[in-house]
Amino acid sequence: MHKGYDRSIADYQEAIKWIPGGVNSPVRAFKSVEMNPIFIDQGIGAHVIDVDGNTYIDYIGSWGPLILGHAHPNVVDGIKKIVEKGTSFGAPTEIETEMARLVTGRMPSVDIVRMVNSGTEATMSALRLARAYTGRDKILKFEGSYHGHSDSLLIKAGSGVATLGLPDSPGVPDNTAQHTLTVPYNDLESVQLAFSKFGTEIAAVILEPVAGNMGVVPPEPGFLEGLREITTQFKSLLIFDEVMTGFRVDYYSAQGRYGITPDLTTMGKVIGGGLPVGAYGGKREIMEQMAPNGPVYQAGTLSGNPLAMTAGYLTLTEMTREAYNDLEEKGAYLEAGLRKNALELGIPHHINRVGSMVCLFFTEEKVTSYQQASQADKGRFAKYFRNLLAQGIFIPPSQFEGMFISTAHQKEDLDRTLEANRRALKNL
Ligand SMILES: Cc1ncc(COP(=O)(O)O)c(C=O)c1O
Ligand SMILES: N[C@H](C=O)CCC(=O)O
Repeated sequence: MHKGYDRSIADYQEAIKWIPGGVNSPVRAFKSVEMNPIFIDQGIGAHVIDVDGNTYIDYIGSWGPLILGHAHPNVVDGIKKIVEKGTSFGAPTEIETEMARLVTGRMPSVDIVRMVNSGTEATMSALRLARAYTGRDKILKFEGSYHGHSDSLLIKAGSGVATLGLPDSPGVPDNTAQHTLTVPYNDLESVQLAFSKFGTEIAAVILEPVAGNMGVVPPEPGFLEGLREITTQFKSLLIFDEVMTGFRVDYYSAQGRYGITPDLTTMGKVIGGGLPVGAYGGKREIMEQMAPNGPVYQAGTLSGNPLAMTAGYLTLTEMTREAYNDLEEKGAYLEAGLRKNALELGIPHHINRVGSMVCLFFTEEKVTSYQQASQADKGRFAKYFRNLLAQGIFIPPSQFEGMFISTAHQKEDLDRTLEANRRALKNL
């Protein structure tokens, strides 16, 4: 029995006095699902408990990092041990090298890697490097993709920007925005066209190899291969933004799953095990342009701090090949159940899934781009979200975000989710 939201409502009233919109990242405010956000007190495995004492099966997982679920004992123990020795030194530590060795061993295209503190920093730095390396200014990104909130990348972005229906953000100077070209995801013809006009000016194409910020949208067969060919032909760099997909969709990330070798890769989320992190890496020859070896500058007071490195290292070592097989099975089970319910109840729907990233769109059309994702019935989604929450199921509060399954989710959690999903669909 749900205990209501009284304390969350009171907490939000207090928060909005001191924090813009009451939240430190916009989608958390639950605006598009038209309700008060819930305030979380604790996470245990696949579950979170809110301040009113309601327990939820959690499919947000802190927006992807918590692939082992909340407060995994090995990660918690590791952090406790390391914190006793100090939190950050501003000098190299051995764990940074161990982490770099581990990450490069499992990111097929990455020879060397630099740690930063967020995915936003990772993509911003990778773009600066690509521009410096090629001597070109323009970049090409895809509509509805989100690569963090740096100026060049906040153009036709997905995630919270799409959720709130914002146009391109005020505050991004025109002379920055003019260097960002945008085309629809999965549309190679538009990429060709952009290259036929601006090919020699484009420093890089940046993309989520599985788009996860317009709901979940997998690459169509041939799309990633086509991008690799075009960028090679025009001597532009191909940047895979694996902040979300990295160590999430496969033991060897999306680039391993699809067998494509980008020039640069950005990472975040899972590699921090729930602590703030980002990273970028790639071909040695390109990465050696970074200071102190080369002239391209990027730095960070807390970059590579031992807490994030330890949490990330312990998370990645738990994520064996078997763990990814387990996630694949759980994902397939959930997908099949969601589809069965929607079909039996005659609800127009489309489900996209890659591994443990799943999205139920309230549209009958196949979703391969932001344009199609945005046709989904957002009002219906909001009603569905509120109904699921009242039944103790916590999914992302937006049609433009995907659900994340963790190794902590058990079959019983998935079954309870499917029963709740059936009731929510019936009540639409
Ligand atoms: C694909 C992708 N790139 C970049 C980012 C930015 O990462 P962060 O929120 O850590 O700055 C995110 C998520 O926010 C993301 O999903
Ligand atoms: N979709 C975003 C990142 O992946 C969600 C995180 C946020 O905006 O708080």
